[in-house]
Amino acid sequence: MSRDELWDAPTVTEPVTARVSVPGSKSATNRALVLAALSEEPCVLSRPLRSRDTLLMADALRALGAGIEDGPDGSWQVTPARPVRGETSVDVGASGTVMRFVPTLAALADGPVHFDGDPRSHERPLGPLVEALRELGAQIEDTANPGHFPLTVRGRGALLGGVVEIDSASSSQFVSALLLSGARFERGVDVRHVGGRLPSQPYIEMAVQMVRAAGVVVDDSEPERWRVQPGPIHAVSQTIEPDLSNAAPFLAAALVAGGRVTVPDWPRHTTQPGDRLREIFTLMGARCELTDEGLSVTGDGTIHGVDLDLADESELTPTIAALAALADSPSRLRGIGHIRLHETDRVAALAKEINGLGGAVTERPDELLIEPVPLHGGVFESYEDHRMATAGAVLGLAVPGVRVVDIATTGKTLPDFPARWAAMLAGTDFGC
Ligand SMILES: O=C(O)C1=C[C@@H](OP(=O)(O)O)[C@@H](O)[C@H](O)C1
Ligand SMILES: C=C(OP(=O)(O)O)C(=O)O
Repeated sequence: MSRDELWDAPTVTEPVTARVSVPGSKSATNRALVLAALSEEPCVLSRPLRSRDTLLMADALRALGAGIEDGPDGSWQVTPARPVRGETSVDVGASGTVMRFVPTLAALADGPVHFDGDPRSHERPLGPLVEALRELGAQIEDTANPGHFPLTVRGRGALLGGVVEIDSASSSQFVSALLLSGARFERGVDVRHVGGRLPSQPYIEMAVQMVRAAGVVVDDSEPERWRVQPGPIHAVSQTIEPDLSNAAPFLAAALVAGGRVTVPDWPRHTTQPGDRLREIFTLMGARCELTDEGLSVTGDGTIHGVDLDLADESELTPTIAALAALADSPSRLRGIGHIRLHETDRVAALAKEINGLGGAVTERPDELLIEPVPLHGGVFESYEDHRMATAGAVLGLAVPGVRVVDIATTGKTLPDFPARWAAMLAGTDFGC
């Protein structure tokens, strides 16, 4: 479908019963790729996510000298970038992880690396990371658009590293970026967050755990300070967990339509913030059971309003907001100011688009107040934001005539969303 075509979101009249396999975690795939590119030996990543954000990451790392080959079973076989190569350019698209993780790695390259991406990449925050990298010894040219893309990292084959303070309130990915590459800096990195509230902290924990699994010593005993010792990174062959944030709209269907949706291979222990869906959907009135089969969410078509702080799981906001608009009582979603800096200003976009369907959503700097009222059909703009598009799909289950703009934008993190959605509604499993 072209960007201008409208996708008629299917409405349901019967309960949904489906098993929905969800592809690998974007965040784990892109961290594993970066660590593999910086490591000492080759490794195999099984069930990686193949979507726009991870394909951009793979292309970026190939440009910097890594080998990433398709295995026969859908795996990626990665050989490290030795050396990390410069004299190249990288397209970051609109991917936060590529935008933050790769320029940090490129500071180790043996020549200049030019970065550019979608128009949104020129706006999303990067300045604090650029400043931190400069303090750690990197040379970065960003005169065209200071603190943003496009920019050039003038790698000199090594980076001193050491102690640095960074304001990571606009994105946790600045800290994750420094943790992922830090062991390869001559002095490692000792990074302290200074500034406003640090969002999305489970993703920093994901970086810590994956870096440690690669044999690197990380001290995180002090709040908001991480010390990474210099040393080799050892590649870890691994199977990537399903993307729990991408599971959100599918599981939400069980609340809207009633019925039961199961996502197989839900991890028992995970750093992914999407695991909090079990608690959130329970508060909203569903039954959530984690068994050997996976996570099953059972609903009866009633949805309760919630008062939630979503700072740690803010990327779940679009799905929760869509459910809240269909609930039997008002909701308040707090701690979400920084999602104004995601693929689009999600606070403003959710208020505008739900209100465009007749909703009663009030936007505050850091929160959304959602009064459930009867909704009607209409065009739901997605702003090149995959999670806005899937929020439109969730609303469309209950509201006839919702037409989502640019449903293909879901390909940022989830291939074949319309076919997966249709398969779920038909009660069949699309597979990964
Ligand atoms: O590090 C990561 O993999 C991510 C961190 C979060 O970013 P922010 O801290 O910018 O919210 C999250 O929203 C994003 O989808 C993935
Ligand atoms: C904020 C998101 O992505 P990014 O990694 O581009 O920041 C997201 O996937 O919701």
